[in-house]
Amino acid sequence: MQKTFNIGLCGLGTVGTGVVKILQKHQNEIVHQIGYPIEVKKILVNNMDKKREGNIPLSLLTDKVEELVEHPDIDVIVEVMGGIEETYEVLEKAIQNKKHIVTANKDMMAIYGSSLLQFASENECDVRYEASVAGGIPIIRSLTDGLASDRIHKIMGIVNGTTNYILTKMIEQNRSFEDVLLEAQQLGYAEADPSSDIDGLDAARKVSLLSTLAFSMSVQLQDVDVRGIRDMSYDDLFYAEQLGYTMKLLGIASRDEGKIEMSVQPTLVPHHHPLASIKDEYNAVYVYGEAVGETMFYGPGAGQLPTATAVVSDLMDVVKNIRLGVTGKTSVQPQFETKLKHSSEIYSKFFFRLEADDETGTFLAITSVFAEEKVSLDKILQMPKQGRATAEIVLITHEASKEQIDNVLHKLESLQVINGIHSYYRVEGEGEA
Ligand SMILES: NC(=O)C1=CN([C@@H]2O[C@H](COP(=O)(O)OP(=O)(O)OC[C@H]3O[C@@H](n4cnc5c(N)ncnc54)[C@H](OP(=O)(O)O)[C@@H]3O)[C@@H](O)[C@H]2O)C=CC1
Ligand SMILES: N[C@@H](CC=O)C(=O)O
Repeated sequence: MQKTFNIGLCGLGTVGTGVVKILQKHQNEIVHQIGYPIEVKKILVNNMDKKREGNIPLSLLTDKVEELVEHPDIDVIVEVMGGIEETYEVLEKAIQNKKHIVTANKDMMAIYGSSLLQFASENECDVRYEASVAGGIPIIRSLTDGLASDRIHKIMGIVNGTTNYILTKMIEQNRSFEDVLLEAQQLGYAEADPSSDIDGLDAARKVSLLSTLAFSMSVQLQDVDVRGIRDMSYDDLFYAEQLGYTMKLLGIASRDEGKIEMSVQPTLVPHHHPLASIKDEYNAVYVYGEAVGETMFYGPGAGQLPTATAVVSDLMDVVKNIRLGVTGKTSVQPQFETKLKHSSEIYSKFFFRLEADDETGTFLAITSVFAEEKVSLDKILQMPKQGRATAEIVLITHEASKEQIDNVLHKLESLQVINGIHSYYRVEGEGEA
């Protein structure tokens, strides 16, 4: 009799429904590739009474997790329900019962990933989490397989679909932040709590997962310097455009001489840079490897079917390993000690938007602060504010260290002629592409 591989699906929301749809529609291709069909045996949900989209046999639904993790016929648990501590415990129980794991959960992986991988390896189980970073883009597989022979020096990318959707629609359609966020939620891109998207935490989790793989270090989420887009105004986007840049929420991770820096922050990239043209919920990850040089991975970073494609491909990978009898063999020990760069070792250009007194001497007072910290200026715009005795000053520095910029900010804050520092952002990508 032909063997069927059975899964227990934890979650039937945006991604879970996509997983069921792909298993139903692409079953022929799946059987052709791995030799056996994959069936959904049980589905865990929160609310048994909720109306479900698509062709879902309701008899599969349960709200009792034991019916999945202890089910003797289930081979793989597919976790697409979200959550951190409780979800980690569910997956631990599943592994104790020799179930393999496929998850899209970056929140849990960024904190418990290394423990989960270690525990799975001890139990000869596989854990796959491709969908947890950049939705439908196979970026984890690219780092662990395609670029495995190289030394990665830099990763820079748009890894959150919701914020990229917001930034695109704000500037192209002149719409408000709140209005576009609501639309991104309705389209299924945002997290259950969208503050993790807009405050940069979702992207930081992804950056920490990518850095762990790219640099073979045990990276802590709290080592990622995070700023989101909550406080960004239309004026920031407008002035960035005027100066030849597009504003993006970028995740950046780089390694020099064994030390790394990781950050997520709103960043200006020049119009000609490939990342500037990534719109809506699309993601793109630029990877610089010592041997390969520059590479770029592009695709939908959120949404039902793109994310579910990554989940089902992981599932197929696990089934192939089960058939070959090679599960739980992924290397889980980092090769290098984690060493973080000091702020004096992190370099980039910076954008500042200030409001200052519109009088003689203002310009000199401001530029003197930059000069004192040995930060030279690349571009400056000064525009009087109509009907007010103040001017808007927008400037872009040449490369300077984060330490120098922190010192400049500190001095500007106490300068009499300054009425407010509206914003300051990193500028990246002028040397690349
Ligand atoms: N949406 C996207 O584009 C992407 C999402 N992800 C990740 O995939 C995961 C799922 O996201 P998404 O599908 O959008 O989330 P949804 O909120 O749409 O769906 C979550 C599902 O899980 C169920 N669920 C949640 N908590 C529990 C619980 N404690 N017990 C039982 N069932 C539970 C819900 O049940 P019920 O239906 O009854 O409420 C629902 O079916 C998250 O980790 C997310 O970060 C990753 C990449 C992209
Ligand atoms: N909320 C996330 C979903 C995918 O990870 C995003 O917007 O990128």
